Amino acid sequence: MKFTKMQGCGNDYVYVDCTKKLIDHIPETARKVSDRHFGIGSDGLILIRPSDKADFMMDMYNQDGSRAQMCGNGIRCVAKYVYDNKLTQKKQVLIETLSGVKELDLTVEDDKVSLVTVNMGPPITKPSSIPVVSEKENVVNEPITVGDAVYHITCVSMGNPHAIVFVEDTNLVPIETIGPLFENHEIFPERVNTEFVQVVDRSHIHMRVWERGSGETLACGTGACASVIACILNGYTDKEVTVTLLGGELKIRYDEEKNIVFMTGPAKKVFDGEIEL
Ligand SMILES: N[C@@H](CCC[C@H](N)C(=O)O)C(=O)O
Repeated sequence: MKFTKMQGCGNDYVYVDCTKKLIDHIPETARKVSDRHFGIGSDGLILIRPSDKADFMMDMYNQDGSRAQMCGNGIRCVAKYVYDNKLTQKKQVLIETLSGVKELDLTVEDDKVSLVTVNMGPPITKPSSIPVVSEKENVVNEPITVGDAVYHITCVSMGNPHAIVFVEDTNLVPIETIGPLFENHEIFPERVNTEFVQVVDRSHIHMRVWERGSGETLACGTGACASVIACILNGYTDKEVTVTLLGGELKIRYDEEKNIVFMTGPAKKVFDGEIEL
């Protein structure tokens, strides 16, 4: 199988061009290629597929083979892949995902995409749509017992589910221990991505993430958007925020009038290759 390894803020995936032919055994292939010792090594697998409602479709799978609705860092790399490989000449590209069609604006330097802005659509806060089990209208700063401690969570969907926890210092979060407990907590029927957020000031936050199906990753685009919405709901930041992640920076802007979140960030190719499955 021919592939390209790409990364956005260190959130790395294996990308396969399936515009002409789809691959078989997709969840198993995702698990195989993601393995950092016996495979290529990645946070998951992203297939670029044809679409009848957009220019292309992004089909994304986590490291454990589970399929996700959306991937913020992944979709920027899909845009770079299709432009740099001349599958399109458009600098405004429409990409279908399992959470709807997204519009992307490409910044091109020396004929290659360097930066991408994505219209990530509206944030969703209705508990049943996230989904999170709750009697409340919104889950904002609500207590939850995880292991033997109580945390306060704010829940937001950006097409996929996120729980945001505000902390004093992201470096001190025992993420390997508590991440899986949040991910598999009974109040999240489809599991959850968990972001640990430290507010620096009204336009800057630090974030670490435990991703559903992939564990700790160096960045999460949908998670950065959900975190900024959580900051706004809790009154911690303004509507334009720089999110510092372990693998880089994303700029997030919430247009309140249109109720749309915009994400801007880099997309990079690491290498091309071929793997025997
Ligand atoms: N890293 C991604 C999100 C990938 C999917 C997520 N793990 C899920 O299962 O919802 C991003 O950049 O948004």
